[in-house]
Amino acid sequence: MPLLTRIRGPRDLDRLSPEELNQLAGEIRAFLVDAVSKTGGHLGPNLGVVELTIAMHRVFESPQDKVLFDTGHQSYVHKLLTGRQDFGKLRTKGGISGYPSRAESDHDVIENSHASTVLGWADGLAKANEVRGKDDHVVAVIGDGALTGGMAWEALNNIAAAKDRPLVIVVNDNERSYAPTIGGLANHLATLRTTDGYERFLARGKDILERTPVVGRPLYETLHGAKKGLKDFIAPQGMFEDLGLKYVGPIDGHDIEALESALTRAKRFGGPVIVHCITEKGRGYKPAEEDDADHFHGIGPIHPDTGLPIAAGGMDWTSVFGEEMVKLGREREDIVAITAAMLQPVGLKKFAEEFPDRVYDVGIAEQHAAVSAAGLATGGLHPVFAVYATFLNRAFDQLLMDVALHKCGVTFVLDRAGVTGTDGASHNGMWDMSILQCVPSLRIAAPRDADQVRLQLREAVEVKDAPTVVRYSKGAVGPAVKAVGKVGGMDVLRKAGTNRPDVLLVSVGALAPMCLEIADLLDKQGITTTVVDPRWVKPVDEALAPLAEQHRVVVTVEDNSRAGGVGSAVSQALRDAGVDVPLRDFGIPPRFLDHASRKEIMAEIGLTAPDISRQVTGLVAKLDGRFERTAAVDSVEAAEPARD
Ligand SMILES: Cc1ncc(C[n+]2csc(CCOP(=O)(O)OP(=O)(O)O)c2C)c(N)n1
Ligand SMILES: CC(=O)[C@@H](O)[C@H](O)COP(=O)(O)O
Ligand SMILES: [Mg+2]
Repeated sequence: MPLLTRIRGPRDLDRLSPEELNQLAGEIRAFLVDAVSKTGGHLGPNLGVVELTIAMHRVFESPQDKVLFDTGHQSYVHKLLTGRQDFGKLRTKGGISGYPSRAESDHDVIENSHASTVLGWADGLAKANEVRGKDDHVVAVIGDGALTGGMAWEALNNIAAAKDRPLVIVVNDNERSYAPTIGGLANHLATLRTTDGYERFLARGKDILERTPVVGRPLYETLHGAKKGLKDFIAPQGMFEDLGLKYVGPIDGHDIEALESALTRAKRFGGPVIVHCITEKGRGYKPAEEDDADHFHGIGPIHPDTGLPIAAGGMDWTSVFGEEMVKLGREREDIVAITAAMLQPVGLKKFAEEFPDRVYDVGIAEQHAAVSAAGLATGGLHPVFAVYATFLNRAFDQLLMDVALHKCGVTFVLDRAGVTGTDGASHNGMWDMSILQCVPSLRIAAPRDADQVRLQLREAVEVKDAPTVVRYSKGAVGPAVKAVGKVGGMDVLRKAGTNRPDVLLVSVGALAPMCLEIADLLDKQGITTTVVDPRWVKPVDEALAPLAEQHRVVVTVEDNSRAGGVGSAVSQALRDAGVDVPLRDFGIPPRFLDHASRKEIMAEIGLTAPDISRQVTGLVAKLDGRFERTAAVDSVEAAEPARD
C-alpha cells in the first residue's frame, strides 16, 4: 500500500492530490478488510467512514483540534491516519484497542464505548476553549443511531443555546445502528436526505457559477452566505435549524472534496453547526454491503473473500435465551420484549419474527427502555428488556425509581455479563451485581448453564411486583452442570464427602465449571469442599448462613466486581446472622480492565481455578480446626439426589 504506509500523521494528508486521496481511501478499505477479517472487529462501521475521516483530518488540525467519535467503534481509520497501522493484534493484549485510547495517542480523547456521549464531551471542550480563550476547533462525529440516545439531546439543547461558540457536529448518517435506525429522528433524517436541499441546489449552481467568469465565484460565496430567506425558499426548515443550529447538508459522505468543502465552511462558521453526511455502512466490501443483518457491524474472524465466519458458532447464551423467549411468548400473551437498538445481538430476532407487535426497539435509549417498561408493566404486561449488562448502568435510576419503587414486574435480561475483554474497559459487564444490590425488592438470577437460563427466565417472569434480573456471559454456553442436592433454594453442585468439610464454595453463574475444578484441586491438597450454586444471588438465600457455619471458611467466586458484589452481600448476610466464619471473595478487581481477550484478562486478575485454589489452600492452612458438626451438614450429606 504505497500511499497508506507513507501516512505517519494527519499532516501527511495535506500534500496528496484529489486522485491520491481517493487512492488512499481504496488502500484503507483493502487494509481494513484484510486486517479485521483476521482479528474480528467493527468492519462495517469503519468502511463507512473512510472518506469522512480523511476529510476531517485534512480540514482540522488534530490533536490541537479535537476530533471526537461517539461510541468509538468507528475510529480505526482515525488510528490508521494518526500513526497506528499495526492491526495484527487488534483488541487483544499488547495490540491496539478497538476504540480510541489516550494511552495510544494524543489524537484520541473519548475511550468510553457507551453511545450518545460525544456531544456532551464536545460541549464541554468547546466551553473550555471559550473560557481559556483558545481558538482550537472541536469536531464531533455522531452516528444516526447514537443520535437516538437521550444524552445526545441533552447536549444539543445546551449547544444550540450558544450561538457564538464554535462546534462542528458531523452526523454520520448511514441509516443504521445495527439494524435500520428507528424512530422519528430517523424519519426526519430520511426527509433531510431526500430533500433536494440548499446544499445540493448550491452545488449544482456552483458548477454553473464557477464557469461564469468574474462574477461566478463571488456570487457563489454570496449565495452560500445567504440569509435564511433563500434557504427557506430552497429547502424546508429542518429540526436542527428550528433548534437554532446551522445545518449543512446532506453531503455525500464518500466524496472527499464535498466533505472538505462542507467541513471547511462549518469550521469557519463560528458557532454550532451540523454537517449531515450520508454514508454507507460496509461500503466497498460486497459481503458487508449485501448483508441483510447489520452490514457487518461487529464481526469475528471471517473469510475475506466471502465474508463467512471462520469459527462455526455453537450454542451460545444469547440463543438459549432467544429460543426460550419464543416459547414464553407462545404461552403468555402478556410477555413483550424491549431492545435498545440491538434486537439481533441480544437474541430477540426470532421473538420479533413471531410476535412483531410485541417487541419494541427503542433506539439506543436504555433509560427510556426502563421507564417505558414500567409503563408496560403498569398497563398489565410483563416486559422483558434484553440489554448488555454494561449498558444497564445507564438506566440505573430508572430501574430504581420507576420500576422498583412502583413494584413493577419487569425482567431485565443482561447479556455479556462478566468479563467480555476485547471491547475494552467500558464493555465488561462487571458492575450489575454491585449496583443492583441496593435496589429494594429486586431479585438477581445468575444461571450456570443453558437449563438454568430457561428455568430462571421462567421464574423471573412469574414475579409480578418487583424487578427481576437474569444475567449471563458472552459467547458459547458451557456444559450442563447438574445439581446433586438442594439446600434451601440453593443447588448443591458437589458434596464434601465428609461431615467435617473445610470449605463452602459459593459458585455464581457461569463460573460453576471453574468452581468444581477449584474443589478438585483443593481435594488434592486434602481440603474438602462443598460447592453450592445459589441460583438467585439476590437476596442471599436464608439457608446459606447456617450452612456456612458448618465450614471452616466460605469462598465466593463471581464474574462481577468485588466491590459490592455477591461476595460482599454474602459476607453481610453472615454477619447479620451472627455467623463468624472467615470469608474470601473472588471476583473482578474494582478497576478498569485494559482490552484483551477474556482468557487473558481472567488469568491477569487471578480468576482461574489454579489461582483461587492456591489462595484458598493458603487460607485453610492458616486456620486452626475449630468447628463442630450440627444438623445442617447432615442435610447436605443426606440430601436426596436431585430429580432431573
Ligand atoms: C449505551 C449503548 N447502548 C448500546 C450500544 C451498542 N452499540 C454499539 S454501536 C451501536 C450502533 C451505533 O449506531 P450509529 O451510532 O449509527 O453508528 P454506526 O455503527 O452506524 O456508525 C450500538 C447500539 C452502545 N455502544 N452503547
Ligand atoms: C460498539 C458496541 O458497543 C457493540 O458493537 C459491541 O462491540 C458489540 O459487542 P459484541 O461483539 O459482544 O456483541
Ligand atoms: Mg448508523
